Amino acid sequence: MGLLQIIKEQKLKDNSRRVLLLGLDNSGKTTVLNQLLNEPIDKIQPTIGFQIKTLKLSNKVLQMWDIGGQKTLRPFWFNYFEKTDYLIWVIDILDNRLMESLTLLEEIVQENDRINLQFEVFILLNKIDLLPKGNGNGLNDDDTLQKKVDHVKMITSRTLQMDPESVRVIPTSGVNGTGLDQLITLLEDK
Ligand SMILES: Nc1nc2c(ncn2[C@@H]2O[C@H](COP(=O)(O)OP(=O)(O)OP(=O)(O)O)[C@@H](O)[C@H]2O)c(=O)[nH]1
Ligand SMILES: [Mg+2]
Repeated sequence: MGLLQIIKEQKLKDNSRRVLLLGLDNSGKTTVLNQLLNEPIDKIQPTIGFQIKTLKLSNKVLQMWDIGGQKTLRPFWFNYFEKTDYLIWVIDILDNRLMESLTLLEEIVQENDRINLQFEVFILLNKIDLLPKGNGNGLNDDDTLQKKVDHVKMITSRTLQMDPESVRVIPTSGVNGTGLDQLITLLEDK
């Protein structure tokens, strides 16, 4: 490795941030991660344990910790919190376990406050490509999606005692990449 390359690598290291990808099983965490890394998304199995991958942004390097979301694995989530800079909480927009997901998020944010960690939270409303097209009620897809986003913002702001406008909810699709540019921009800005 040349000197310039070493300096470059060191600089990137200094800008390293730790990201936790968490959420219920099947919400799409690994798919979103692979999509961000331009890796195949067609043969993904449920994550047993965790995996770490590196995502290079324009101004920082993210160590992405992708943690399995199955019920039996959730007691271990708390082991991963230390030194986390960002929490990306992934929700399957069509999953009827929304309240289960948001209750877990609330517990995590409370624990974050209790142990005085200060990670930023981003909520992905994932799988928006699966929303039914045109529902015959005069609502178009965007109205339906906006309603879901507002609903999650409302519940989250209430349970986390935050101003709804400061709750960051990003509609995404891990399958076609929708919304992931917005996520990257937010991560670069923060
Ligand atoms: N249509 C659609 N399917 C998705 C999307 N994201 C993930 N999936 C599918 O949802 C299933 C679960 O995806 P995973 O990425 O394994 O979910 P996970 O959150 O990592 O699950 P665990 O590792 O068990 O916690 C897979 O069949 C994916 O193809 C999406 O945005 N749209
Ligand atoms: Mg996974």
